[in-house]
Amino acid sequence: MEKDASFLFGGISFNRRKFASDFDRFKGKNPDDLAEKLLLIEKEHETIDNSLEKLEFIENGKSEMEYERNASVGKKRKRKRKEKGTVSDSVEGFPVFKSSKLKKEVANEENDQSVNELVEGKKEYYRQLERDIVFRKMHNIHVSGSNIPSPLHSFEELRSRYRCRSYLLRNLAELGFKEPTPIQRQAIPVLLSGRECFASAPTGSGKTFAFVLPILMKLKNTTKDGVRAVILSPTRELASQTTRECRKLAKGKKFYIRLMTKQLAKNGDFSKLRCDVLISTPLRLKFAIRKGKLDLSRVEFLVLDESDKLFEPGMLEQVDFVVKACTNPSILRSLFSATLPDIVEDRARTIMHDAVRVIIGRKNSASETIKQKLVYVGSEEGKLLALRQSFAESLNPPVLVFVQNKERAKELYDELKLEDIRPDVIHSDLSQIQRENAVDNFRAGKTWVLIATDVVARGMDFKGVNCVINYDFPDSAAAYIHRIGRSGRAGRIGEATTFYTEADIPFLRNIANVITSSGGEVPEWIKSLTKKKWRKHRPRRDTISTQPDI
Ligand SMILES: Nc1ncnc2c1ncn2[C@@H]1O[C@H](COP(=O)(O)OP(=O)(O)OP(=O)(O)O)[C@@H](O)[C@H]1O
Repeated sequence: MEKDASFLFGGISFNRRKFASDFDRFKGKNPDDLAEKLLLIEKEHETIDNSLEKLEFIENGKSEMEYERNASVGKKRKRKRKEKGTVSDSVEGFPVFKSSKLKKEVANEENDQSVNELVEGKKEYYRQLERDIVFRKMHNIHVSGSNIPSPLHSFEELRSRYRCRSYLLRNLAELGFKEPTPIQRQAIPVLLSGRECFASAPTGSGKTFAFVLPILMKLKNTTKDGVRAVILSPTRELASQTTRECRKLAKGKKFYIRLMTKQLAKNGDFSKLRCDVLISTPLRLKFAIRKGKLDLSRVEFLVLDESDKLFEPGMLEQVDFVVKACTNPSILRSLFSATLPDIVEDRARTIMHDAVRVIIGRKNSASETIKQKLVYVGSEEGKLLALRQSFAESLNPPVLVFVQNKERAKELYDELKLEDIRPDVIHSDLSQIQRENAVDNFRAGKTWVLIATDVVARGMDFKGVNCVINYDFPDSAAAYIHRIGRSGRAGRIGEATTFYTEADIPFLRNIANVITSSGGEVPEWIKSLTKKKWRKHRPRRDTISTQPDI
């Protein structure tokens, strides 16, 4: 059969990029066999691509019919362009099929076995892609980017696929982790494959180990090379918690994992101090870099945890300073948060290379294990009554009560300190040691009700918080998601009650959207409120006090 190989490909869009790596191997094969086989694979591939496209379409809230319409318009357009000659020949630029000289060479060299291997390899590749799609769908994992590594089916797979050391698997087992959470299933292979990553997954879904585990795996052993991994957290409490988690996972292995304390930032000489992983708030890190005793030029991993918070105006400048100080050209950067606004993604894209985007569930939504409730309290006075009544009816500690600022935290604490509810308070006016004590006592169950500002709204993992009360309405939908996310963690059930007054009504709709998108119910009248463009909602509120004004 003497056919021109390029004729065989007429009308078929051959995806050169996908086959680029194998191109050299095609030389010297029987062109007819090769062409037919590739044609088959390409068709299979097209089917997979179409299914993927359809899936994405439907996930974006569009109907199947809309997809079909869109696809047929696309095809018509393509046909027209082809008739006009504006569509390139399907194999244009493939000299192996175009040049008769090369064709001769191809025809001369026969190696059917390797052609078959190649074909089988490609088929298996697409079968794997299909399996990955199904598996991701099962775990609500959405990805975008090129060549995304397969998700993890188990922690054990880390050993076979990435030669994970036994101590890490042992530590995971000791922590009681039976299988990876969805974010861990996808973000860990992405980072281990040397890809940058921005990831969003609900509160309490195991994001911390999704970046700590690959860091420890990649660092392998401690060295005297200086800091090799930096994790930035927006608050000291979270930095301290992440340090502890990191040490737990590294147990049994000699790594130098350090928390940047005030003392260390002031007096630490990192040229003499061993440090593999450094965890810090941006401000302290910037201060230490400025002192000239901390060199970040060998940092291989930079994690921006709670990245949307780190990108807010107050911190952005310090984060930028740290990012610039990490000058290693092969650095891997990753961003994690439960809320990832588009603007943060856009900004992240400008600094990241070929990053993979991993979203678990719906972006910017609350954990579905939290039962959410909105309670109208009329006025500021009504709040205190409602809170006392709620405690009287059923106090199910530990309970976290969020207020708008430190002044109000102090006021509410003064009101409640003598009551039989073991209250405590945490805000930024307390000393470091007082803040640590407040967190530790709440964790240990010594205090039952912790009155807090947003300093503990993000990332803090107080196991078993049964209820979060938003005494003051949160200042943004993101703040709401993070605050209530202190309960209902790691698959547990939690409760969240949000008080609202007349002043908060214009902002109710935004919270209602979060509630409905995580499966909760809100009254119709709230849903019909007009959506408000929400900056920061921090109204001036009356003092919290039951003492009569003198
Ligand atoms: N694979 C796992 N199996 C069971 N529990 C896990 C697993 N991974 C992490 N956890 C536990 O889940 C809890 C929440 O994890 P983590 O604090 O990392 O959540 P997060 O997603 O970072 O939340 P946030 O958005 O609030 O910061 C922790 O107590 C952690 O120990």
